Amino acid sequence: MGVAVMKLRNPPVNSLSLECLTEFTISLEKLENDKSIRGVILTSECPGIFSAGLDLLEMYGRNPAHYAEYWKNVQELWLRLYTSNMILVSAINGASPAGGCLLALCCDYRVMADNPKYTIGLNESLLGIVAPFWFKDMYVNTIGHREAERALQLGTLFSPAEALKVGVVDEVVPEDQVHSKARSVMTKWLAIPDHSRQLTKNMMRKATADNLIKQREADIQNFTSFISKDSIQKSLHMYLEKLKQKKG
Ligand SMILES: CCCCCCCCCCCCC/C=C/C(=O)SCCNC(=O)CCNC(=O)[C@H](O)C(C)(C)COP(=O)(O)OP(=O)(O)OC[C@H]1O[C@@H](n2cnc3c(N)ncnc32)[C@H](O)[C@@H]1OP(=O)(O)O
Repeated sequence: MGVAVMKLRNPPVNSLSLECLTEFTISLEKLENDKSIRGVILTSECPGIFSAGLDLLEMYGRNPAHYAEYWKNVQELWLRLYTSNMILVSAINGASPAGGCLLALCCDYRVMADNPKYTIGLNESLLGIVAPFWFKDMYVNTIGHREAERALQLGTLFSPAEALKVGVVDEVVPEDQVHSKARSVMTKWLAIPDHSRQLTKNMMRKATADNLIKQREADIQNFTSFISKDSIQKSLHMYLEKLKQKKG
């Protein structure tokens, strides 16, 4: 039926390393250019984890040129996903913090597994960093200004039930039904003529995407100088240590 399933596989936690981002973008571009493909189901092959988000090791202890290169690729993937002409449905089968949530938010429909261990949200503030304006814009577009304002400041990671209530996801289903539900949602979306759906999607998303496009270079500079600060590097160091200690 012209649907591809993209399974994220970058063990152990599907963090979006530079290599993973690049591969993701290339795969997406290939699908976009394949006229037989109308929809993509985005999911994970890592048990219990959709994606741990951006790779902290790409943003810690590197040089400014590396940060700039990394950020350019993060922007590129986001622009491709957010403005894709294809129907994107995410089958969120695990934890989905920060950049993981970002991937899901780019989709046209989000189905999440009903497992309270899995959480989703833009938790950047918990790391001592700030969600960039285009992460924020997409959050506002999805859950509204008030909910986004609160969730961004608190760095809220929502359980599936909470995520459904606030609108971060569209549907929560038993874990063993995530993929079948994503397929049935896709079937419904495929019934809509592509040209009218694509024009409508473009109308809804263009202003948000253009907001980044018109200031990509400045955004790269902002990211690079922000992430290079000693205080920010210290926060990331502490967060990474906390992740290590959690293991005991
Ligand atoms: C005006 C103001 C100006 C502002 C300018 C703004 C500029 C922009 C600022 C910066 C913006 C950056 C945006 C960032 C987005 C992100 O996505 S940051 C990443 C956020 N991710 C997280 O917080 C998730 C952290 N990870 C976890 O919570 C857990 O790992 C998990 C995903 C729930 C899985 O748990 P579990 O299965 O128990 O595995 P762990 O043991 O915790 O982890 C296994 C190993 O993986 C490492 N790891 C985990 N997450 C990451 C990651 N994101 N990147 C890199 N590595 C990760 C973890 O450390 C373990 O490593 P080892 O100890 O070496 O095994």
